[in-house]
Amino acid sequence: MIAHDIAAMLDDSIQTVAGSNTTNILVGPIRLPVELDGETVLFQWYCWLPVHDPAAARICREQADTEQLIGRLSSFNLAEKQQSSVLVYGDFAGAERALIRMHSICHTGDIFGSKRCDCGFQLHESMKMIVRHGTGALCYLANHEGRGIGLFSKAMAYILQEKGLDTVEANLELGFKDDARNYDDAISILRFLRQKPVTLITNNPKKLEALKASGMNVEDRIPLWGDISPYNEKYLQTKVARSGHWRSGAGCPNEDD
Ligand SMILES: Nc1nc2c(ncn2[C@@H]2O[C@H](COP(=O)(O)OP(=O)(O)OP(=O)(O)O)[C@@H](O)[C@H]2O)c(=O)[nH]1
Repeated sequence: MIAHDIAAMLDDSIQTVAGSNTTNILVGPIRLPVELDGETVLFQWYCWLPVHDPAAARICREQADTEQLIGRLSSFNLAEKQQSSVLVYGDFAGAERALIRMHSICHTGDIFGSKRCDCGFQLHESMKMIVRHGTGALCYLANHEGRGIGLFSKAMAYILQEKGLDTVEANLELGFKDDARNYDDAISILRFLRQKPVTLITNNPKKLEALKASGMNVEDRIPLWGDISPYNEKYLQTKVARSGHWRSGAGCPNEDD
């Protein structure tokens, strides 16, 4: 258990958000000053914890007592599990127009700046787009590594790609789906934070379909291509030729190259 006065400090910042199949415990907003293009930009940051077990989810919903919830968390070794989060900019609940990005984690591209993909570029560019627009949210989806196959499997997929397989073939030959990502929890959080329409930053039709299928009010889509180099050319061409990513927008790769 934790002390009553400590729980009281967190009480206003913790809530439960019902999802389609889970309950999510949401913490935030937390002020997050971020270095972006030589300036410090203030985002509001939230993190969520999905509770998949139906009985535990019901307890969270029905007895959403902060003291009890937090008191149990230290026994769960949460560092061993991935938790996703969302960076919010501006008046996300109230503004008429807002941009959103569902960004799938890429340890190599986002953290190390690997040029084998365009993930690091897309992460930073979409944050800048949201700030330039004035309002928006970027979900950083931590259970999406390697399009949902995990980091270790992505490492094996990279080895197969060096032997000539493309991104899709490598995932399939390792016994995975080409794309195993699920957006449900992130959509629940976004819908909790904003009911008004959103514009999605993506080249991926499956992301748009997932949002629309959930009933989310998506009014538009903005493409985001760029940072093409000899290191990621084949990866980007494969996205268009095999994964069905839209071939439109500035910087889009030519699949015939
Ligand atoms: N399996 C696999 N995953 C990769 C590879 N390179 C990057 N990724 C992962 O791919 C995910 C990003 O997916 P992409 O298909 O590049 O782009 P997207 O998110 O579907 O579409 P956009 O919204 O347009 O960015 C991240 O989770 C990366 O970790 C790779 O070579 N193999």
